[in-house]
Amino acid sequence: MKTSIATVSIAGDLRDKLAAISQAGFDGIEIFEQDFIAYSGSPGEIGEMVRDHGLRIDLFQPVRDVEGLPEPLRAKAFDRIERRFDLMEELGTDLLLVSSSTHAQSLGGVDRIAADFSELGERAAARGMRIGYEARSWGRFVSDYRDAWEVVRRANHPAVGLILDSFHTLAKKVDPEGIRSIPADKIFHVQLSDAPMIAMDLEYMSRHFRVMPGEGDLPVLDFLRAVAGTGYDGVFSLEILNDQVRGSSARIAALDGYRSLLYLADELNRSEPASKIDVPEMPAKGRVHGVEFVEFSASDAEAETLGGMLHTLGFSPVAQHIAKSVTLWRQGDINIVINTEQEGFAHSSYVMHGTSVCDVGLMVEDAGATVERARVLGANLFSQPLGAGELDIPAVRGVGGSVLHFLDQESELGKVWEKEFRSLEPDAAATPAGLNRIDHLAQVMKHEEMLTWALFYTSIFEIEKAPAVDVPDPNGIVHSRALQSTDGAIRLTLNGVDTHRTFAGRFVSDSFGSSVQHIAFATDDIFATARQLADNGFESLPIPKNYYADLESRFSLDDETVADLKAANILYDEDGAGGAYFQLYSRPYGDGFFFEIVERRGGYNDYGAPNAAYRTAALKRLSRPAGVPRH
Ligand SMILES: O=C(O)c1ccc(O)c(O)c1
Ligand SMILES: [Mg+2]
Repeated sequence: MKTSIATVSIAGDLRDKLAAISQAGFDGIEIFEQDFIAYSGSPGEIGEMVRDHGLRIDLFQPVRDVEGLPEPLRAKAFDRIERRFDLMEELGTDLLLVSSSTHAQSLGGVDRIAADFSELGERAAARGMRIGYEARSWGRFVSDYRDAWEVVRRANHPAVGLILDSFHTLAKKVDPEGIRSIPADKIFHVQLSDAPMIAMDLEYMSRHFRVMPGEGDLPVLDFLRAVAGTGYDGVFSLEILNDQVRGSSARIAALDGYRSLLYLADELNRSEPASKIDVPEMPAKGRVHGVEFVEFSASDAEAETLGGMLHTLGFSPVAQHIAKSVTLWRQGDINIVINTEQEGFAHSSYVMHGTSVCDVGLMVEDAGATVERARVLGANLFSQPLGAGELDIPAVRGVGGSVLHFLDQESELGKVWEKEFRSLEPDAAATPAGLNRIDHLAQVMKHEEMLTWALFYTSIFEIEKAPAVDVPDPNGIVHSRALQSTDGAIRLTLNGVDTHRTFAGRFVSDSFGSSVQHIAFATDDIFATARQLADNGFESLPIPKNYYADLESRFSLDDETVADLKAANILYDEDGAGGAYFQLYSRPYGDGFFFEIVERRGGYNDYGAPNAAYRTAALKRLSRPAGVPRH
């Protein structure tokens, strides 16, 4: 696959962009006029700099408002194109993108526009150049690739072809299937991007909210499938106009872009065996069977406090690592590991983030295949020296520098607890409270990192994005999006923060970027669990009475149920389709970490977003005042 990316897609000055693009593995770029104008070097120097980075210039863009104009505007527009050709000659590129006009004085008329392109084709050919016509979705007369193709067909000039841009087709809900009837040699270039499903003016969305393929909600794979169906084997380029991406790291945006292209092409090859786009081989996405363990790093003193909290939750210390200060706490199928080593990764994570989750172990179908797929898609592999008797468990770096380990039942990795741990005497056993598995993990990150991590998870695992929700906090908004497998075996919620004033934002800031802010455990009987927790001395998060008065008005619950919910500080939600959700929270701990206990009934598949504002306010009331250091 010939890969390319528009320079406008990422942050920095032209030199920064080129370095990031070339490092990420792209073959070429589209030079955007603004990047070109803003740079101090001559066009010849820019061309040289691009080639020095091992990159091609696939295209120069955009030129707008060219076609369908009356004289003297027409002559002036054509002259503008000739000046672009001068520039392109010096830069060393031969393809110019003309995007469909929005000019108030454009006259339209498919034959007039086609005649303009015939003449532009003559001019281009005379200079050894080519012109590609792109339908912008808000173009005045041409706003759909089918109309742009009719123009190109009628222009009937070898130097005039079509440029397809997935945004303009898919955001406007135009069926991409018609692309299959366009001859491949008339498709000069293909631009890919995705976008979120938000009702918004298309021009505004196009210029500010595009995202990498796979990061949004558009059927980019269907678009690519149709393009590949023509036999097109030219450049696939990313054109991502996005304010947030332009304001964040060039290196990460380029890596995300490259990952999204490989992922998309791999998906295409798997779903359409006839089309073999040339991309690196990678194992298929694998199923995740669940979270096998969550590991905290802590000091000895804080391990006591955390252990005390786990004890009230009904967990018992069941095993000790054969060689390290690492204790395994268990209840049902839940494994919580507390690591108090004085060296190694967990310790450095403790030094950086304080007591926090440093490592998550996922039970997958095939751990070796999972880490290999992650590697091909650009994940950072993680390893540290093994002690005697320790298993070599494949791992990658995850959110906030934490580690993600992969285990499976096919190899000896599934026996990690027997191999690396020694059972402890049950004298410190707690009374279990019916917590049987991890329902979900909530990870927080800066808002601008959310797309990166959503793409990370969805490209490696069989995991789907749930619709995004904005969760109100007394001091701002938290952008939340759940990722979950269809069977619910793995559920992660990603929470993006813009400000440190929100409860989640303060956690990111105070913990210096720790990722897991809460762990939700599942029970089959929330009321029995609540009773046992109370007996164990667990302190639940107090919920105001007003919440329960509102609950009665929203749902048809009987008085007794509402009284039971209220007595136990349990929050409640329904999905309108017979599903119900019960949530019980711990008080905040440390930098704002907390536990949640949930019960899902009747196929409820969400996360109680309507309750999030209330539990956040309650957590905030009980947390350490802002700005008070942890030590
Ligand atoms: O917003 C625009 O005008 C614009 C310009 C060039 C493109 O390739 C495009 O997709 C949009
Ligand atoms: Mg475009």
